[in-house]
Order: sequence, then structure tokens, then C-alpha cells
Amino acid sequence: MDTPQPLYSAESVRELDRQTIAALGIPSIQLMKRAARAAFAHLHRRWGDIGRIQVFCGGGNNGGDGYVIAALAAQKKIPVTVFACVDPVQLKGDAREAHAYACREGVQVLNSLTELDSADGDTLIVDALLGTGFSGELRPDVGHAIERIRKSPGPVFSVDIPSGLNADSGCAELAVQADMTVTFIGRKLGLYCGRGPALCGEVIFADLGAPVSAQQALQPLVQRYSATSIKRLSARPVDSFKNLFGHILVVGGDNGFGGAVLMAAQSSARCGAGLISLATRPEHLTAALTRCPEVMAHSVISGQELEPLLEGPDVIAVGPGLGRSPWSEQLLARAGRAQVPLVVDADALNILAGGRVLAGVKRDDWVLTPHVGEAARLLGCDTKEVLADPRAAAVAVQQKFSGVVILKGAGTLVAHDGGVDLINSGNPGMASGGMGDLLTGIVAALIGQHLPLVEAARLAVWLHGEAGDRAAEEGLRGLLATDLLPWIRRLVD
Ligand SMILES: NC(=O)C1=CN([C@@H]2O[C@H](COP(=O)(O)OP(=O)(O)OC[C@H]3O[C@@H](n4cnc5c(N)ncnc54)[C@H](O)[C@@H]3O)[C@@H](O)[C@H]2O)[C@H](O)CC1
Ligand SMILES: [K+]
Repeated sequence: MDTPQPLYSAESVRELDRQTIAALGIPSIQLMKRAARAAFAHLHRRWGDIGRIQVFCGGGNNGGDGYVIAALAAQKKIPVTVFACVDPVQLKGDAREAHAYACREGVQVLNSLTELDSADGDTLIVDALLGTGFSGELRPDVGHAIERIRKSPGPVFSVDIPSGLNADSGCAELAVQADMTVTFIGRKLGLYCGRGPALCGEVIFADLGAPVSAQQALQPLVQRYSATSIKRLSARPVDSFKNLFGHILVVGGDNGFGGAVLMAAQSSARCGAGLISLATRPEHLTAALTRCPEVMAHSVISGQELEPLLEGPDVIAVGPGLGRSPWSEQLLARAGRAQVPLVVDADALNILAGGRVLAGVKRDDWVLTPHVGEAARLLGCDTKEVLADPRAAAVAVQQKFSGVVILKGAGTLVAHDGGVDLINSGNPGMASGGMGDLLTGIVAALIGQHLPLVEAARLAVWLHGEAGDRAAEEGLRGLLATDLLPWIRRLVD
């Protein structure tokens, strides 16, 4: 099994740059040329037959990488032009030297966008405007260059990070949309969370010979887990019996939301739970028994009626379709005090955010599964603040409520006492009702099968996203939550 990948802040990677230069005993220009060669090798492998290349260079070392890439293209006799977003006379240090190298190789350098031919489909754009040095509000001149890149019909290659994307948070107002990004020396968190996954295209990592010891010395922001580094369930013993694999109780399904609670129960079942009970409104019982006879469905019309059902289960998932009525609040108030691990999702989170039910309760044995809006409500802030720094938001929710927090997104974050993990998961087809209910059921089933909460959260996010990807192979649009159920079953072992 692989180890998870460390994801760093921009500042840590700049420190890694410095340590790599020192460890390799080479001048920084050599590291820049090594970066540019690595970038050029990947872009040439993918677009070797491209008609021409336009390189957009900024005023720092990211731009310096771009000038060297232009020189390498010229050496390969590929027609190449550089747009210098910052007048080359202002360049300093390695970037200045890289510009001189490009000029020696006969590269044409233009200072104005109007002089630059408009790109066609056979033009590869290389984005070397901004790298880890980007900070604050985007300067208008660079913004115009980014807009020009976004309008080009051909492929786009970003050096180190798509310009305009924040390397630490994945936040981006205006940024380059790349088909491929080659990132150097250390993986930046912003490539894998927030808008990073959508803006980067294929991400390729080039370590440029950075010493592993230097990488280990730095504190990563996040550990990134993938199929090969996530802990799976152990094989089932021959003499298995159903109680070995957990009894899950799913609580929810207010008027009109009977499907949500049933989908959570079904995904628990498909994830290997031994027994599943359902506590919901009486009107949903028939449907539950018809759709999923394996589930033991109970009608509850008050918190008092729920109480006896809280005794048997090993894990309780509360929230799918729970609603925010007095009935909903009564059920959460009771379930929230049960003495077994909880998975708290959807409207249960919104009720929690309201502060009237379970006020001030912190538990080490619950998993909260907010999306961005629910996280904002739990923190009493605006959604924009969560999007501006998803990692910080996940940590803040975990510090406020304890336990494990799954902050859902294209790069889903799992915050816990030991740090923050990231699992890239899912696809745009999963932006439809019920997907969150499935995840809730999977988390509960994995806890019921004796995975520690953090491992259950990581595996559930991966399993949910992978099942979504497999199901989406038949098409993104019209992908239904229940389409994932057979895939959950195939992938859980
Ligand atoms: N350090 C090394 O040995 C290597 C670095 N690599 C590449 O270098 C960049 C980091 O370079 P740096 O000069 O520190 O910063 P950038 O080029 O990313 O950006 C600085 C550049 O951008 C301008 N700028 C900053 N903020 C804004 C803004 N909000 N709006 C507009 N412009 C902005 C600033 O004025 C400077 O002109 C790294 O990403 C790598 O690509 C090599 O990869 C390895 C060796
Ligand atoms: K860039």
C-alpha cells in the first residue's frame, strides 16, 4: 500500500526550492532549467505535433520557466512567440537570464497583446504568468492576459499552477483553465481542492530531484489519499455472522423526503452492514419495505418513540431527509445523545447549526458530513469564506464540534485530531439529489464494520467517488444516486 502524498503551502514549496538548490549544489538558474525541461518534455509528449506555441510570461520565476520553455521549443524548430506580460527590462535574476537565453535562441518576444496573433486550434498556449508568487488581488494587466488565454480555442498548458489559482486554498476569481499542469518540487494543496481540480486539467508532478529528507522536514497542509493508499476493509472470516458487521440505524425522512433516508439505508446495505434499521415517518414504511425488504423499517412520530430504537444499533446515521420540523428536532435531540458512534448529515447539521438542539455538544465519536453551505451555517459565516479556504473551514468545524468532519467537494477534505486529509472524488454527474445520502450510509456501514472513524471517512469518500465515476461511464447527465449502489457493492471489497 502506498503512503499518502503530502500537499504543501506555496511558502513551504518555496522553502523546498531553496533547500533543493542547496542540497543539489546547483545555481538556481539550473533548477529553473530543470523545471522547464521537465515541463517541455510533458507538453511535447502530449502536443508534439502542434502547429505553434504562444508562451505567456509573467515577471517572476514562473515567467522565467516560460522563457526557457520557449527557448526549448525554438531549438525543436517549433514556431514559438512569447508575450511578455511584464516588460523584460524589469526582469531580475534567473528570470532575466532566462529571457536572455530565449532571445539567444531566436525567440520573438512581444510586449503587447495587440501584436500577438490570435490563437487558433493549432496553437498551444503555455501559461507562465503566475506561480507560487501570486498573492492578493489579480493585477488588471495579468487579468487581461488570463482572459486572452481563456478565449483561445487550442490546448492550454500551465507551468507549476494555473495562473490566478491560489496555491494554498484552491480559491480563484479569474484563472487559466488548463488541459495540463506540470507542478514542481512539492504538490500544492490548491491544485487538489476548491477550484483546483476543475482548473488544472491533468496534474503531473516533477520532483526535480528535491531531496526526500527536505520534503519530510516540512509540515504538509494536507495528506492526499488515493485508491492505493487508502486502508480497505479486511477479508471476511469464513465463520462470519451478520452481527459481526454492524447494526446501522438510519434516522430521517420527514414529509416528502422518504427517499433520502431509504437511499442511506440501501447504501449501508450495499456497503456490507450486517443489519439495517430505519426510523422514519409512518407514510414511508410501505415504500421502504417494498424497495428494500432487507431493511427493518420503524415508524416514529416523536422522539419518545425513537428512544427504544436507539438501544440495539452499533452506529446511528441521522439526517438524510430529516427536515427541520419539531419532529426533526426531537429525533436529533434523542439520537444525538445515543452512546454509539453517529454520522450526522444534511438537515441534522442545519439543526445543529441553529444551536437549539445539542447546543455546545462536542463528541469524539461522531462524523459530520457538511457540504460547503452546511459548513458555512455550522460556522456562522458566509459560503464565500468557506470557499476562500476550505481547509481552514474544515479545521474550524472540527475544532468546534470535535470528531471527524468530511467537507464535501471536488477535493473532499477529512479533518480530524491528527490533521487534514484530502481525497479527490466524484464528477459533475454527481451533482444530483441523494448522493450525500449514499455517502452517509457508506460512512455508517464502514464504522459498523469496525474501521476507526477517520479510516471509515477516508474510505467512504473514496468509495463514493469511485462508484460515481464508474456509474458515470454511461454518461454524466441523468446519473442517479441509486445508479451507484451496484458499484458500491463491487468496489467495497
Ligand atoms: N525558486 C526556484 O528556484 C524555482 C522556481 N520555480 C518557478 O518559480 C515560481 C515562483 O517564482 P516567483 O518569482 O517566486 O513568483 P511567481 O513567478 O509565481 O510570481 C511573481 C510575479 O507575479 C507577480 N504577481 C504576484 N502577485 C500578483 C497579482 N496578484 N497580480 C499580478 N501579478 C502578481 C509579481 O509581481 C511577480 O512578477 C514557481 O511557481 C515556479 O514556476 C521553478 O519551478 C523551480 C525553481
Ligand atoms: K502558471
